[in-house]
Amino acid sequence: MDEKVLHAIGKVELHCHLDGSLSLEMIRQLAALIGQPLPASDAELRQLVSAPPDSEDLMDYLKPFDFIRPLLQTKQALEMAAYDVIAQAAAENVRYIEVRFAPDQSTDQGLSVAEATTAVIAGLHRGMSQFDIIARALVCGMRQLPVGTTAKMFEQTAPLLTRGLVGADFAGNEAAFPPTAIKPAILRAQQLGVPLTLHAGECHEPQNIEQTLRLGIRRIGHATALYDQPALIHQFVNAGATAELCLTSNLQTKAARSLAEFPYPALHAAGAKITINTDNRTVSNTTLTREYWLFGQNFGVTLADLLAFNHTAVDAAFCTEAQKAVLHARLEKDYQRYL
Ligand SMILES: O=c1[nH]cnc2c1ncn2[C@H]1C[C@H](O)[C@@H](CO)O1
Ligand SMILES: [Zn+2]
Repeated sequence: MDEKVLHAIGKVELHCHLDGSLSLEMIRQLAALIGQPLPASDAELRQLVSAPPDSEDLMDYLKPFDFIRPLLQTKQALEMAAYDVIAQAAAENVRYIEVRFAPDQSTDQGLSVAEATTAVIAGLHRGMSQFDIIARALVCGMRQLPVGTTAKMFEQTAPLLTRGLVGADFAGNEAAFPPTAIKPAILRAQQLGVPLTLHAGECHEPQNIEQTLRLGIRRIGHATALYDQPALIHQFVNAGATAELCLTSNLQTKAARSLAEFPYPALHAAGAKITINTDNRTVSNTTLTREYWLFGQNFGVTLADLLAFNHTAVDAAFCTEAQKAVLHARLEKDYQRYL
């Protein structure tokens, strides 16, 4: 597939972390606001905020987030960060994006989780007013936090569900905190009517995907451990679940130790609902255009496949039905001239 065409076509992204997707320019602006010194060269800065090259697992991959966290502790910083991610997505013709972030990680200097979330939504709105994109927010519970803290975060952010927040996720250390460990917080979110997606199957534990399905969750971040689980794939398909695939990230976290451990071919063959995502533009040093190209190179994915995956992403999105209708029509128009 032609890279220019991959850049030009409309895209829908369901799985993108705010803190893992800041441009280097934005990192410099945010660091300047708090007087944090940074390396002068972009090459060195990029190294600081990229997945370590020798990363052996998810926890290694997550190390750059410790560096980014102090930069995202004010309303101003969160607003600027959200705008920055939307600008990057719009520049590669993403038409709809759900941006996720963990409000509890922006409370170090006294912001409330509601204030943090409101600031992110404000940045998304500023981006939407300037670019041809629809952007919505997802709040992430961090698995390693006490479930009570996360449940409270859902309670305090749920009132924003009509104002740009559309759902929630759980991120962080999946190996130590499987779905059963965070179940009370998941149930609280469900009681509050918060639509859920969940990181699962990123640490070679297919049972986490099964537990996620059993909890009634129908969007799964990564789902990598399905690659050699035909029975579970069958269950996944029958449940009508959607996989938020993130290829580059999976190779970096060693969720997939090689392409052979990436679940796309098995999921596609089984007729599973598939979407392509970046996970973290900066930490994974990628773009959605690049991810599409990699699927073409490695798995023979065609433009017609990409159109289908984008329709799937719209179907699984947490926006309104009216917005979905507009997005479906927009995608058809976008791809028409290339198919
Ligand atoms: O791929 C991931 N798996 C689990 N957690 C992740 C991944 N990428 C980012 N995170 C974490 C680190 C961030 O601070 C948090 C919220 O975006 O989500
Ligand atoms: Zn993720």
